[in-house]
Amino acid sequence: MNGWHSGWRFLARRRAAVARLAGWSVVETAHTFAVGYAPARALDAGFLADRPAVGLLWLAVAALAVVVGAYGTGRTYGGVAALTEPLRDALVRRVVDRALRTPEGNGAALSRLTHQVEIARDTFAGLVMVSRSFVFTAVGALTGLFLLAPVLLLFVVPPLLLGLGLFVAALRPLARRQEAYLAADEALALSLGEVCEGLRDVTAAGAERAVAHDAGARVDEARRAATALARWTVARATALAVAGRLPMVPLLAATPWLLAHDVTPGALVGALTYLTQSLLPALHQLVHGLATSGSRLTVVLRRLTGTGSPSHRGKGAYGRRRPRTGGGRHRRPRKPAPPPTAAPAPPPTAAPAPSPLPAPPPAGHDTAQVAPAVAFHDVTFGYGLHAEPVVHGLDLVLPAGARLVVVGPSGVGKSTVAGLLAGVLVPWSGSVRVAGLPATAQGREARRVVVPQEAYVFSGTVGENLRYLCGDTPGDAAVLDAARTIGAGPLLKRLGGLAAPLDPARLSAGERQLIALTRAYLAPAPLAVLDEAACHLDPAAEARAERAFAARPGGTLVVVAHRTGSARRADRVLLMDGPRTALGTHDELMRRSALYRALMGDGGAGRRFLRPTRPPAICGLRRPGSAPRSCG
Ligand SMILES: Nc1ncnc2c1ncn2[C@@H]1O[C@H](COP(=O)(O)OP(=O)(O)OP(=O)(O)O)[C@@H](O)[C@H]1O
Repeated sequence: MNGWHSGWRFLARRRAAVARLAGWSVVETAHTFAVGYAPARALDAGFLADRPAVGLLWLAVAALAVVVGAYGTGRTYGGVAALTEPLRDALVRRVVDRALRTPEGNGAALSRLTHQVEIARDTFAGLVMVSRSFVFTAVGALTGLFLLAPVLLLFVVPPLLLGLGLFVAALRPLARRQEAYLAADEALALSLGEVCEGLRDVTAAGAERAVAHDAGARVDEARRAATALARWTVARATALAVAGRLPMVPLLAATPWLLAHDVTPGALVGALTYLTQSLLPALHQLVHGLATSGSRLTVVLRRLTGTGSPSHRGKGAYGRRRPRTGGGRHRRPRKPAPPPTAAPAPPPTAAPAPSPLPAPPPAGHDTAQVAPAVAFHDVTFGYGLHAEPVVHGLDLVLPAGARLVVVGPSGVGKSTVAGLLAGVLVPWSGSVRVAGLPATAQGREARRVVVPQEAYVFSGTVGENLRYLCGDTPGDAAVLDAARTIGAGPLLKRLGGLAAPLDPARLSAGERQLIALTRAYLAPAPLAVLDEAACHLDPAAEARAERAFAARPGGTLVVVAHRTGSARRADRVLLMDGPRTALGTHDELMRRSALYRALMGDGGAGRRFLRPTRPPAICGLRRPGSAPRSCG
């Protein structure tokens, strides 16, 4: 109930605005009073007394009261704004401040939180309106009843108090159920969203049953929360019935007695008008407003002030991982992650020192002549502050000219290593250097070229696409020569040469990859990182492209591989397996790593990696011997 306390504190600090609001609300009270009292007088003093003019006059008073009341209601909105806008400003300040100060504060989170601020403001405004309206309506109606005939209060006040008491008693449990329901509903939506996005991995890993079980548990949870809420909603409806409708029964039943005891027909009509036109609608709004909007405001304020439970803060039902983890990692026990600046524990199995393989020094790159082409020093990285690290204390040194292939089960972090090399991901701890400089340092485009799986091709000429990273320096002959070396010669011929226009929509995925590979091949950067960059080519075409990159003079090549042939061709292989990594030649790893042998399967050089026949620990949900994952 922190939200309620803060709400009261907030109101207490704004007494002037509250007083102004109350002032305009009194006008509404007068209106409520008049809509019951004036018809009563119209009947008693006018129409029943054979004085229709007087009756009409009282009805005119009622009509005027409606107009004045509407004006008062209009002014109250301004008063409510004087309360809600400062609340909104305070919340926005808090949210932006938090987003700027915390590493979690990114644009998406900020936009989600500011959206919640709007919800808080609207809900708070709604609550102020309904609570205020009920209080002033009740005052107006009870005053009218008292002036019409004090005895009428005996029929209205006790059930009203009883109903309100019932409602107040039910409010807390109701708010808790409402909150639990919102949380369960949100967790279910998040969980199903994650499952839908991760369907590919779920199917590939044969994890349908496990995922269906998890999702089913969340559906059950949401159903239980909805049932519990429905039960308490009955209490709410009962309170409303007792307070708003019950008084009509004794009032109607006692009509003969009341008429016999000096209560006029007009007073009875006035009483019924108060009950049905004023008290019941105001009660209805109050009960629904407090029960629904009150809980929503509590939940939203908790989130905004950071005091909610994890699910309240909008985290995924499967934790903070990205949905892609779906197939392979749902069940892995979560370890508490270190803060980004903390030094990570050494990995259980440190990567062995790289094999002393011969590598030609690069020509024409001064820094690279003295520094290794690539150096990972004790690098730990994960996505998000509290996520498990994907890369754990990785040490890796590649001399210029080396050809490294990164392999491992799906989702283990191969592309993450490529991202760290590209300088687009920043390690939590440790350092990544390319040609002696931090991978993230300015001018990194000159040191490395990265080709992702989704090849980027734009509308323009073929030549513009190929020269995008190298400019005009290489002549047409050199560009055509590069295309032939990569294996894009026939494609260029079909397209009509360098000057021909290129329509990306008319290229197949493999053709786009050939364009992107040729462009990267022409780039002057000494380090090439191919992240499944040839997965749409056939094995022979892929081998040709990789060989071309490997033969670039002074160039260093890192390939995130999806076919076993890439690993066989490389002069060293980095096998990723969660906290365990292993570095060696293909033959060394075949001898010493069961996971590597399982990944290689029994296929030839052109086969895609097979999943391990016996899933190792990291592949918790993988189906033994399941089909290899397609790269598309
Ligand atoms: N931007 C991201 N935000 C959060 N988690 C991410 C993000 N990118 C990757 N991950 C998670 O990090 C882990 C490693 O992902 P990565 O793409 O590096 O693996 P991979 O070995 O290249 O997988 P694949 O072979 O399927 O391409 C996975 O669990 C993935 O879901």
